[in-house]
Amino acid sequence: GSAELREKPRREEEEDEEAVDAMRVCYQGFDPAAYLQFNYTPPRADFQRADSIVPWKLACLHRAFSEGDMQGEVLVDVGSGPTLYQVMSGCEVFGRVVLTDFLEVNRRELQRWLQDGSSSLDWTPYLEYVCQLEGRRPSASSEKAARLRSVVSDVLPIDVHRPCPLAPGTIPANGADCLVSCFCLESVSPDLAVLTRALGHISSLLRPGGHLLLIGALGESYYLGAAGLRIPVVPLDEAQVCSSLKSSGYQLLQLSIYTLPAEMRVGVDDVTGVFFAKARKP
Ligand SMILES: C[S@@+](CC[C@H](N)C(=O)[O-])C[C@H]1O[C@@H](n2cnc3c(N)ncnc32)[C@H](O)[C@@H]1O
Ligand SMILES: O=S(=O)(c1ccc2c(c1)CN[C@@H](CF)C2)N1CCSCC1
Repeated sequence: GSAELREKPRREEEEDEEAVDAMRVCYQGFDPAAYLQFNYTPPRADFQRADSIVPWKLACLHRAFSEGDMQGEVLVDVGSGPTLYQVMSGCEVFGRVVLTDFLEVNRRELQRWLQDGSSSLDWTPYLEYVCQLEGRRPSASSEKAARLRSVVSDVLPIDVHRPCPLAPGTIPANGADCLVSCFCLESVSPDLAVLTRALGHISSLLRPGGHLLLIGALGESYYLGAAGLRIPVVPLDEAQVCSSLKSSGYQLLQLSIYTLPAEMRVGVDDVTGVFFAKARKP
């Protein structure tokens, strides 16, 4: 109704901007190596445990990219951080992958792996697991690494709080064919309203008919972005994820929820679950 359309009073907009600036300051202390250690090594990344979060998430991504409804050339990963698992399935489907992050320290970590394979974390177990999901021998992981290096065309700066999160001219004018974004929006927004606004901003990067794969934390209020650096997170529940996507104009195609077993609650955050959403921009 007209009430929603009325401009927010100056005060609220100013408050949003101050809170968004505070989040940007928070991220100046982010430590990629610590982040990878906290989240991407056992017990959270335990390929031997069937109920570990890794198999679940990689299987969600594999399935989403192999349902045959994804056409196109360009896949953009929003808020890549220092991680690559989120594009290990998509890189087989799209001819051009664009990685993005707000911090130069993360972009540098990705560029290091792309250039000479060195990284704070050995991604081989992830590459091998995704190869198995694709019915390939685990030793095809070096082929997959080569494929990934060949399709990643850029590692770009991004800010989801800007109406145009990427610099103009970096991706095709009518938008990417697919967006993937993992643990970004809820971890960089001061509240749900700003998160939903950011979701609208990244939607402008996606062509009509394109797909969004959104992965995120449920019930999380903070995480350690470095030793001793608590970064505030918007605690989400399933209903809020659905309403944020709906109010941003997406058609929700699929929503899967993973509840973290107690032993994976290791003190680096207070996350209770993870959601996987596949949505389409009409
Ligand atoms: C929790 S990490 C997620 C990293 C990775 N996608 C993953 O799945 O683990 C959040 C990422 O968002 C980035 N970030 C912080 N502020 C941002 C902003 N305003 N716009 C886009 N990304 C931002 C951080 O640098 C960080 O890499
Ligand atoms: O789902 S995870 O356990 C995971 C992975 C990343 C994060 C969290 C959880 C929760 N805190 C987030 C802060 F933004 C970051 N996971 C770690 C192993 S590989 C697949 C993803």
